[in-house]
Order: sequence, then C-alpha cells, then structure tokens
Amino acid sequence: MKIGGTHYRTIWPESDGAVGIIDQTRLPHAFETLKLSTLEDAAHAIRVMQVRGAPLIGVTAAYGLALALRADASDAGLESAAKTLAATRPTAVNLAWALNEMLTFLRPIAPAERAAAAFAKAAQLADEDVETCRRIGAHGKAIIEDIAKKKDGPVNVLTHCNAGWIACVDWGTALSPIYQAHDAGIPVHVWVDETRPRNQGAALTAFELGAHGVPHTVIADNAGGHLMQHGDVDLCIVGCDRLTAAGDAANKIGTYLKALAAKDNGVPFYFALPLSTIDWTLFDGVRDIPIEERDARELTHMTGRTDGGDIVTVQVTAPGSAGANPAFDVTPARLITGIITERGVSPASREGLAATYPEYARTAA
Ligand SMILES: CSC[C@@H](O)[C@@H](O)C(=O)COP(=O)(O)O
Repeated sequence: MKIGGTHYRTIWPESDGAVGIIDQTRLPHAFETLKLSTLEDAAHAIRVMQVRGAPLIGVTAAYGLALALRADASDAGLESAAKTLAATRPTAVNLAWALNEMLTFLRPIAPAERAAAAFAKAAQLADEDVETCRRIGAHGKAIIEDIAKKKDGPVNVLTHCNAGWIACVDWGTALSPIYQAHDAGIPVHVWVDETRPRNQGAALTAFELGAHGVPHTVIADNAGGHLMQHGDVDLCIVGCDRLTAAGDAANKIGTYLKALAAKDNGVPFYFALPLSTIDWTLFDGVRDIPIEERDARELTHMTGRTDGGDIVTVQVTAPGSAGANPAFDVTPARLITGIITERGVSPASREGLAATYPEYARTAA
C-alpha cells in the first residue's frame, strides 16, 4: 500500500543482502525503516514488535532464517536458528508455519546453496502472502457489498487491533475487504478500537486507514458494545493469530468481549485469516492455544507525542500497582459468524473448515 505516494511492502530484500522493514514501534509518529542483517536482528525485531501481526511475523522469521544461513549454513546452524526464531513469540501460529515451510524446503539442500535458496523461498512466501490477502479481501468485500445494498449511508465496520497491510506483507486480512470495498466506491466507515495496551488500533490501523483515505473513527476499547446496542455497527471484522481446526480463534486481547457484545446484538462477527493461521493440531482453543504474557510495563506506561512533537513515555497507573498483561484471548467458534479465507467464507466449525481445506483437515481429535 502507499505511504506518501510510494508503494511499500512491510518487508523487502535490500541490495546488500540485508532485509528491510518498517519500524512499527515508531508509528504513527514517525515512518522509519530498519535493516535486519543477522538472525539476532530478525529475532529482536519480532520480539520487540518492530514487526508484528501474524502473517508478517511468519515472513520475517523466514527471512531471519535466510540471514542466519549467511553466517552458518550447516545442518546444526539451520536447526538452531529455527529454534531461536520459533521462541520469539508464542501465539501466532504463522511463525511455526513459516519456519516449517522453510525447514522442509531447506533440509535437503546442500549447505553451500542454502542461503541463496532460503532468500528465494522467503521471497516466495512474501509474494504468496500478498496474493492470499488480496483474495481474502475480495471475499470479504462481497459481504460488505451485500450490506451496502440493503442500507442507506456507509457500512459501519468495527475492527480490533491491527490486521491491515502492516500486519501482513501487503493488503492485510481484516482490512483487505475494507480497502477493496472503499476502492470499489462502496461507502464504508470503520470504528477503530484503540486496542490497549499497545494501541495497535489507535496507532496502526488509524494510520493505515488515514493514509488510504478510508473514513474511520477511533473509539475507546469499551465503546463497541454501546455502539452495537444503538445500531451503529453493521458488522465486525478482525484478524486472527491462531484458529483451531474446530473454529476457535485467538486474537488480540479484547476481541472475545466484542464477539460477546456482537452476539447479544445480532451483529455479524467475522475473522479474516489465511491458511497459515490455522493450527490443524488443536481443537479446543481456550484450553490449548498458548497465550502470550507480555511485560506489564506495556500496561502501566503509554507512549505518545506531545503537542511540541516530542515522543514521550509516561506512567498511567498508580505507582506500585501490579499489572497483568495477557496479550491475546480466544473467541469460541459459537460466537463467530464466519471465517473469511482466501478460499471463501467458511463456517467456524470443524466440518466447515474441513470442507474449505479438505487436504489439511485431520480426523483425530
Ligand atoms: C493480520 S494480523 C491478525 C492478528 O495478528 C492481529 O489482529 C493481532 O492480534 C496482532 O497482534 P500483535 O501483538 O500486534 O502481533
């Protein structure tokens, strides 16, 4: 997508063999790029959320493996680099998926040829992510279009966290349908949950939508239920970090509460995600999806820009109070209207997902 007239992806190979990224910890106050040159650079970027969002974490890990192979392309080096990258963040399964794709491809290749092959494979995963997200957008756009035909005024979509192009390689998952609807002239307005504690909504989704000219309004995380009660939300679309084979969906903390409110108010609630976000080994999301616990400082402190232009971090809680910071929650399948995938809209159920992806579905519970 475009920033200031230039088309960007979120990750790209540099001419000197490094890998370029947008430093998402600086957005929306500054648009800065960084170069990743080593395995540790890539692992650090994922850990501190210079890159974040399930699909982008996966592609960054793929490039991280390629960077590691420049230093050590032995069998032991390959396996050890994959372990380091796999340990960076626990919830988004795209990380394990991408590493598995890379390992399966690279293990049979001779060490002398591995680094070049790894860069090519990572680039292929990045390209595939772009096309997958474009398709998710086309299927989701049809849902928005249907609603638009039945009402006057814009279709009001509520979204949580950031599942736009900067969470992927391009397009996004939850925001791709919105971009495609907007580009097709369908009137659309987005309620953007601020998404405490890291504020991915207020900082990143609002930044993206603003750059693309999509009408949007940032709301406090707690406002969604009230807006739904008053008929101000036509549908919710969110991204996903891990979907079980039975249709339970992990996403940024707070998503579950929005899905409950949507159910109570008859508002359709969709998750948008690619194949790489589905964990075919799990069936009970609340019990089995690992939930990342992040530093309580993300909760007790906030970073923003003063009117004078300085970027500052301030404490917002009473000094001495403890904070707990689970970063994701799980929305059970029964609260989900549908899963918008690159293959179409699937029911959030074991049978529905098995019909959408027959070659991946397992029979074991
Ligand atoms: C297309 S990304 C879907 C999710 O990864 C997104 O909504 C989300 O929860 C991101 O969490 P983050 O902690 O910012 O990586």
